[in-house]
Amino acid sequence: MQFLKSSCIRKTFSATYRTISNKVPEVRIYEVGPRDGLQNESKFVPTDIKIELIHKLAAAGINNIESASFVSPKWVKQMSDGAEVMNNLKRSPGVNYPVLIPNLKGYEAAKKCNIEEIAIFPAGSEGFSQKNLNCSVEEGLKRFKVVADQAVQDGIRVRGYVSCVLGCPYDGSISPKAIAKITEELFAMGCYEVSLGDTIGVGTAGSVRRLMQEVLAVTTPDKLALHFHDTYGQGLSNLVAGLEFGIKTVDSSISGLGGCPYARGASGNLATEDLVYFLYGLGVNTNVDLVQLVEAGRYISNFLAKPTESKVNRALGDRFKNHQDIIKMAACTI
Ligand SMILES: CC(C)(COP(=O)([O-])OP(=O)([O-])OC[C@H]1O[C@@H](n2cnc3c(N)ncnc32)[C@H](O)[C@@H]1OP(=O)([O-])[O-])[C@@H](O)C(=O)NCCC(=O)NCCSC(=O)C[C@@](C)(O)CC(=O)[O-]
Repeated sequence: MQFLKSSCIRKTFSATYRTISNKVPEVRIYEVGPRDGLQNESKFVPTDIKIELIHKLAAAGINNIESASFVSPKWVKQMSDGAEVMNNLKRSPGVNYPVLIPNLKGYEAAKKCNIEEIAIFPAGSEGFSQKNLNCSVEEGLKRFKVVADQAVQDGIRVRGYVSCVLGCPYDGSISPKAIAKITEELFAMGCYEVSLGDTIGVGTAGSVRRLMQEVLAVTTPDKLALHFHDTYGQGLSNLVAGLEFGIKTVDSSISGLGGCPYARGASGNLATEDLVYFLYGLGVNTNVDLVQLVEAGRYISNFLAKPTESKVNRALGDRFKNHQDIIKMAACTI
């Protein structure tokens, strides 16, 4: 009886997953660990450790790695070695190494490091904009437009973030219409993609659906990315809600590291190991080697002397040395 019950549940899940995976034949992973993951760490992570982490992520098959930020060192000391990171990185062919830029000063410094892509990051709420950028949302958009105009002129790709899309630690709930408007402005500035950030991880599948309905009135799903912090453990279920709308790019952070020093209550991002395992379970090929990814997660967690936030990393332990065996296990529910 118990068996019938669970096999019935499994069939229902499998059918749902198949529906989603039919709509999402491939997913682009945008790794934010070296930037969002480390920016909140109080102990300074030496440049060579940051670089080694990026190398390990690339070796595992991650093709988009946000590697540094060029923000004011007075605001985020941890990211003050952005230029050293970018200048000493061994860039693998086919891998994209974007950097986070707050203003023209940061842009000019990054440009000297031969960057090919930048990310700009207006806030979705007044409270967070003031805390994170020291200006209003409107003023932030004006500043980012100056940066985007210059980058477009220089032939550098621009990605946009909107933060606090599902809630703000200072202003509370946020109108999805306001997020859609900022998203539209970012596209008008020349962004090729906009990542919707649940900066403090308060979203649920229900609030993601409401947001997607509004934002998809101004753009198409192939131009959006989702960026979930996993504070309330909703990261993967929020992602399912997004995949149902045809989203194809997902931000995540190795070992579930992450958080913003100016967002009270923000915890780590959706862990990349958990995301990859989940996608293999849907039959979505990510071309990421989970064994090497888990190794990268352990490398940085060991350095930080804290346990990994990735459940997959923890659960796999040393049980699997072979990537194919993990894929088989992840895919066994299909
Ligand atoms: C925007 C500012 C600069 C305004 O900060 P401000 O204090 O208003 O700016 P300022 O122009 O008065 O500059 C203050 C000092 O910083 C210097 N400065 C100024 N800019 C730079 C620069 N680029 N590089 C190096 N130095 C810089 C500047 O030269 C000056 O130095 P001083 O004259 O006093 O010696 C500041 O608020 C800032 O850097 N904010 C960034 C905070 C941050 O990095 N937050 C985390 C990233 S956002 C995030 O995590 C959310 C996201 C994207 O992941 C999405 C999600 O999770 O949902």
